[in-house]
Amino acid sequence: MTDLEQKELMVQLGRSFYERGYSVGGAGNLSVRLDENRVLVTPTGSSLGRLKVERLSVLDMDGNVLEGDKPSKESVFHLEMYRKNPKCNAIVHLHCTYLTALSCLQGLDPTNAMKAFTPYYVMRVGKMQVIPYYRPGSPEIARELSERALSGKAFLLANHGVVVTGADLLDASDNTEELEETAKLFFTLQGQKIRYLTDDEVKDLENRGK
Ligand SMILES: O=C(CO)COP(=O)(O)O
Ligand SMILES: [Zn+2]
Repeated sequence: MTDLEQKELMVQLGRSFYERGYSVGGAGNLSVRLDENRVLVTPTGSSLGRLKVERLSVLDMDGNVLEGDKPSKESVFHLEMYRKNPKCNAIVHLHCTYLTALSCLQGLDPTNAMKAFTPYYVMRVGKMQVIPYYRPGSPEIARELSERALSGKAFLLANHGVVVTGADLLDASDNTEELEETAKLFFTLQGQKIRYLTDDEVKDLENRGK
């Protein structure tokens, strides 16, 4: 894809997230790897519903701004994950309602915030590690995500939101939607006896991919 096509796709996905209530106000940020030296990121403070192609930020791998507006304050963690994991080509960070609600619960398993009860959760992300709470934009988030960048695709930021990676922007977006839907089901099922997938069922799905 050309730079322009990536920028247009980012604007389109941002608007789609916004229109469906996945993002509100200026929360959340998106990024995609343009090539081995450059990353496209949403500008800081921007509503995902009103992104403009010409204002999107292009950064080099050291965080220098090559084009566009001042980048997201979370671009430090986005760059860190791209540096660490060559298979990570796009990142979605949202404060979507159900995943953020989950991130506020006490006693989450730090190795996996949601035990699998549907196959697509396993096929798309597998598990969701929990990063302890830090102030948004703080370097500790980047350090914690860097340490885990090779061991998962989705991460819950405690009391904050979610970080989801993918092979490209569409893949990262689809992973995020699947995850938010799973969290919605998790809360819908509160008070009911859930039949979780068995270890064998999970293994069978992991071996098949999506
Ligand atoms: O979600 C956010 C911080 O965690 C939004 O920050 P930015 O507007 O700087 O991208
Ligand atoms: Zn955030």
